[in-house]
Amino acid sequence: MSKPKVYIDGKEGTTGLQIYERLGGREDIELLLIDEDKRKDTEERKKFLNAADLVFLCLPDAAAVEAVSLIENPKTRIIDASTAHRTAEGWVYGFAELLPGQRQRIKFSSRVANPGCHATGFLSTVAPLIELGVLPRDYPLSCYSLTGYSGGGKKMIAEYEAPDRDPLLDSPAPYAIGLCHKHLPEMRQVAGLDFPPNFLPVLGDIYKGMATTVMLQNHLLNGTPNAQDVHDLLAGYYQDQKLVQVTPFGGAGPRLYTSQLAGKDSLEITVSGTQEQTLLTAQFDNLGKGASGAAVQNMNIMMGFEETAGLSL
Ligand SMILES: NC(=O)C1=CN([C@@H]2O[C@H](COP(=O)(O)OP(=O)(O)OC[C@H]3O[C@@H](n4cnc5c(N)ncnc54)[C@H](OP(=O)(O)O)[C@@H]3O)[C@@H](O)[C@H]2O)C=CC1
Ligand SMILES: CC(=O)N[C@@H](CCC(=O)OP(=O)(O)O)C(=O)O
Repeated sequence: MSKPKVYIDGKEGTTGLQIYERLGGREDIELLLIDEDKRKDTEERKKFLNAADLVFLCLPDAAAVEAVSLIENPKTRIIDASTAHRTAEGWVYGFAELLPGQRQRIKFSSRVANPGCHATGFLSTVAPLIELGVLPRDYPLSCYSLTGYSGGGKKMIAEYEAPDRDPLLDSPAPYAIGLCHKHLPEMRQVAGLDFPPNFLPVLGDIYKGMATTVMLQNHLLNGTPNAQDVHDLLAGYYQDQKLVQVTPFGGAGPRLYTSQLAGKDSLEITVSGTQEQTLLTAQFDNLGKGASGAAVQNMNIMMGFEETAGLSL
């Protein structure tokens, strides 16, 4: 039997390279490789996009939309890493562990939108609590999310790694301070919230890693659970998942390091707090469960491979 053909459009970018690294040693797929000098040639890309059984789009939004329009082969399945299709009709949100039936929807879809990195952290704690009926849909949520600079792609990496860089880059920097970050639509839609959260991303002087935190007032939750109750609910929700884990109540140590899960494709949730208040933090790698690791996980599900093949737990 012939192996499924896979093409990475945008393979020379941050996300594309990381997918390539995860697929490089695989013998169960055939990777289609475009000539370096033709990687932005529309006609040549069109040939590859239509020759593949599955394509990863690791491109800026506009180029991802264009790539989809170039695909005429009805058998070509797509995993889009960009923001372009995450709330679009006809696309399945590529976060298998998040909601009942999501893994099956991904398995049978030909159009999968890979989640945004901050949205991954936010949704991993908020969506299950809404699904379980504990968090009201109209809860006034706030979230802050610490991220490594590779989340900004090649341009931001170059800025942070320039020998003569601005000394201000040494210090953590909140951004998207207009409160209109591009992940808000998927955060709201996928969680099923009535209102978008207040969301503040914070850029740090580390290459990769994320820690996304939501804080809850327990008296506003249905059934007024305490922090330990919220922990137990989330631990039960994710108990059979290999790539999403909930640590023992209160976490493994006194600090939550942004780069704790850097280099891994899994995500870890820590729940702590008191009778009155709950702290929820998701730690993961923006290039792992926040992008390329999640994309490869989705490919594995879509093609019927072992879900964690090629991934680092
Ligand atoms: N970095 C991250 O942590 C995450 C990124 N994403 C998303 O993934 C996508 C890619 O991001 P990222 O890898 O960071 O970005 P990069 O800028 O690192 O890479 C984008 C790549 O796309 C190439 N490219 C641009 N336009 C075209 C085109 N028309 N045809 C073919 N190739 C093109 C670029 O070429 P060149 O090398 O010449 O610039 C570059 O290699 C984006 O939509 C981003 O939002 C999603 C989750 C996390
Ligand atoms: C540090 C940084 O700039 N991060 C990016 C998000 C990276 C990501 O999740 O990718 P998408 O662009 O596909 O949503 C940002 O906040 O815009």
